[in-house]
Amino acid sequence: MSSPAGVTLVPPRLRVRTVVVPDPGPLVALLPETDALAWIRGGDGMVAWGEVVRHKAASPADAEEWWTTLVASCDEETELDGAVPGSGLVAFGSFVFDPDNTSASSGLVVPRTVLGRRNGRAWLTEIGVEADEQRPVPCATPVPPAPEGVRFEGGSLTSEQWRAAVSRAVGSITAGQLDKVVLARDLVARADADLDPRWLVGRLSETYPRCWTYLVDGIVGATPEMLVRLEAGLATSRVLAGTIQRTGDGRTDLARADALTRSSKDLEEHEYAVASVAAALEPFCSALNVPETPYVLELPNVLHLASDVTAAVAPGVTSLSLAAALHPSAAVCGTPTDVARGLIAELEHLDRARYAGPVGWTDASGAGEWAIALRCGILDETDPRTIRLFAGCGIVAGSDPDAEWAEAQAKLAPMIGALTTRR
Ligand SMILES: C=C(O[C@@H]1C=C(C(=O)O)C=C[C@H]1O)C(=O)O
Repeated sequence: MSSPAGVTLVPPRLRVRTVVVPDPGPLVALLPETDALAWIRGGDGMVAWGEVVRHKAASPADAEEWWTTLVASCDEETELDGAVPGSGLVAFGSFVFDPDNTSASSGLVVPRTVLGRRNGRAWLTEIGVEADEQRPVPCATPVPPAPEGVRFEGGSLTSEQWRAAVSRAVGSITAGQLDKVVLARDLVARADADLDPRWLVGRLSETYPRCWTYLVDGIVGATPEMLVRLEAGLATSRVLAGTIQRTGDGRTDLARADALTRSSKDLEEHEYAVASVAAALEPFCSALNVPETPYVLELPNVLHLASDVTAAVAPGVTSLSLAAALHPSAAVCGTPTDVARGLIAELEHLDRARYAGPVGWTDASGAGEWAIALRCGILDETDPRTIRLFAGCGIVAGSDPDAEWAEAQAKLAPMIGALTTRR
């Protein structure tokens, strides 16, 4: 992101035009080679490209301020009747996990062209258009090449070092310093030629249709965890914590799902995550619904304990302000937050950058979706043949280092699969 952190450039006055379009078919097929942005779930979502303006943000709260000013000076025309979240002026964004422990930066980008589809309605938004400008209608691009010769190199810590870090975290927990901490590890993948993120978006969105597949400024992944989605005054947060790997055998997986719902270690881990989300949402809402017991979310690689927390929020509250309040939840940081953040910085030996930070979009009304950037990789800006993958696990008193290593490996599977599948 190009301007210094926290610097608020005076936003330009933008003309925004939205038209209704026929069903565009698979959204991924429309992504161009450069400046592509994507947000896809179950085939619906948005693909976008070009760049009208961007803001390098110090935090989601700072991004919110800049966005509000931009929205206030924008001329919008739309053919859509009724509010369709994501149509019209939209910004995609991605934020670092911990601004105090990273060399990476956060920001919002406003694309030139957005193609969206939701519940059978498709639209095309053009941003920054002159009154009489006609842009070419987007059409399918050639299928991007599969990565060649991908090999995996070690991450920041060896497996022994990472397991030792987990043991130290368990020690701090049993010593009473904190209740839960999430420790992540990384894995570097290198291909023979530049990686095309469109290939990864295609594979991830096809294999993980229940997840949110995203591509924003070189971070690409398919996350199952929604930090906050805000639409028509209703906020929803999908909280995940407590995980078990799938085996591929239906009966065994059913037994594993059952065991997960009774595992006191996983239920405890889950409880911390739900409590942190409920506490962060509370000040913004008039009604809050926190499910008493989690359900099991089934993904192709893992089973998660999941809770969908919902809240009716006060008028004027935006998705970015909620994301600012919710991040970092105990699903990716720990409890208490500050102690966990400190322990992460001490034990991980890893720059998480935008992994585990909010990723998503906001529209001009403040509606939006901010997921947690999990099951992802960050393309190396200086060497596009290289991508760094990340995965982490919640550590509580009952955690076992070997089991946590295996769990993190299972969470790396979506990206490893996307990098190594030939079609
Ligand atoms: C930290 C990650 O996942 C988080 C940790 C989980 C757990 O420890 O059970 C489950 C889902 C996520 O909240 C990750 O995928 O990298």
